Amino acid sequence: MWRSIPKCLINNIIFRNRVQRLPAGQNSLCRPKQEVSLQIYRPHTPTAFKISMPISVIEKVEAFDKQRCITVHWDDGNHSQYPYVWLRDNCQCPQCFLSSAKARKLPIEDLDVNISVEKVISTDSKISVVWPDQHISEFDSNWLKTRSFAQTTRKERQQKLFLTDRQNWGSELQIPTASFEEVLDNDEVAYQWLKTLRRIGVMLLKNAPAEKGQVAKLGERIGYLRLTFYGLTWQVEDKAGANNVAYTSGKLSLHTDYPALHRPPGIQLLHCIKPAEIGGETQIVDGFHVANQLRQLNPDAFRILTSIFVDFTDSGVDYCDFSLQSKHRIIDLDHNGKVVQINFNNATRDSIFDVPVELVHPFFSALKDYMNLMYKPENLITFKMEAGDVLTFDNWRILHGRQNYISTVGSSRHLEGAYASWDEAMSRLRCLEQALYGNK
Ligand SMILES: C[N+](C)(C)CCCC(=O)O
Ligand SMILES: O=C(O)CCC(=O)C(=O)O
Ligand SMILES: [Fe+2]
Ligand SMILES: [Zn+2]
Repeated sequence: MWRSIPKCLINNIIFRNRVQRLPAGQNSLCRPKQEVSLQIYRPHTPTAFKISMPISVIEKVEAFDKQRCITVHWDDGNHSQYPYVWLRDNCQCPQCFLSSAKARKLPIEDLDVNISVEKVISTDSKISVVWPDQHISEFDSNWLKTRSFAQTTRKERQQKLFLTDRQNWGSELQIPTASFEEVLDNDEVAYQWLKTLRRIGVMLLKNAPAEKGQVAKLGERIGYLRLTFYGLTWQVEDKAGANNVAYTSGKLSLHTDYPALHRPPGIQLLHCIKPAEIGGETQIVDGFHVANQLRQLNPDAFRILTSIFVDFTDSGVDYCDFSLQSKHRIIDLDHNGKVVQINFNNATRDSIFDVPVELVHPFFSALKDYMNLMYKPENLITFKMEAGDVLTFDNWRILHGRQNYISTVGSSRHLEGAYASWDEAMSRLRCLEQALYGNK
């Protein structure tokens, strides 16, 4: 949609660092030719902002050639800086931006990183930037405010985008539950499911039909499942000639699934179709919480587990034949030193260990300290899944295990499992939030 700027809205004109406040009634734009033909594209404004963003009112704008920045002064007394190059890069006009795809058309080759500004015109709800080649970019005030480069805004925005705030827990946790049916049928419940999965790391879905095909439905709810060499869904049973220790009746010590992949699955879904009569209890622990305990109690062990790369291996035949090799630090940190991923399955840790020999013993000692902390009663939850339970959890954070069970001919324990990815789950979460609440 094209429209010209209503004159009554033009309250400021800026010429190269000079702000000119126009007296009421005066509507002289400094380039008269431009004035008549000043057709400005109204940038695509996501519905989200239309619905619930408070209106950000612009008081005035200033352009600083030296810093190559435009400063927007808001009516609440705050101000925000926007670099020229960023503004040019994010021009929302149809030449520069494909609004149907919400994607940039402007190639980086065409971006002049040293671009200057000829003038800036502001109304209370938008700014228009005229570039030296007479190209005009218009930016909505709410759009600009959301994209503020201020540190606090950036932090809040990243937290909202990626839901990085986690809630630590120990054995006191009442595992959050929801109805399996409702997750499938009710958007609000589905939204709560994914939010809980992110914040707490685990949710138990109750009363699913005790037959195969249920984890596939959860996959559809998200979008799609993650295919691995064990198949799109897989059957956890006591199998003859098992190609994985999970497919026996033995105890599984606390582990994350599939560190043999360099990108282990973010989310695991485990549906109990038939519990064992005796044994087979599930154990779960908050791996982030325990890693942070280790950081405090045993900084040396923490340093070893966050720095040494451990080899993992997995080979065999299932979906097709496979021969995986990977390397992981047991505890992954982000650039701020925050724990963001645990990678550990003792079953698939390779006997090949690519470290200097003097690091071998310290590594095992550190690993043992971490595991001992996990098994402490205040950290570990043990419970038995019932038929129809679907345990869903963050496989980058939660370590899980099971007690051994007695395998009985004909009526044996049976779980069906599947993996999903965090990108897709977060995408579903954002879409649900948008549909339900218009993205506050
Ligand atoms: C359950 N299963 C066989 C699909 C994967 C087990 C996890 C692993 O080997 O790391
Ligand atoms: O059998 C269980 O309870 C858990 C199995 C497991 O850890 C897995 O399949 O990855
Ligand atoms: Fe597992
Ligand atoms: Zn443009």
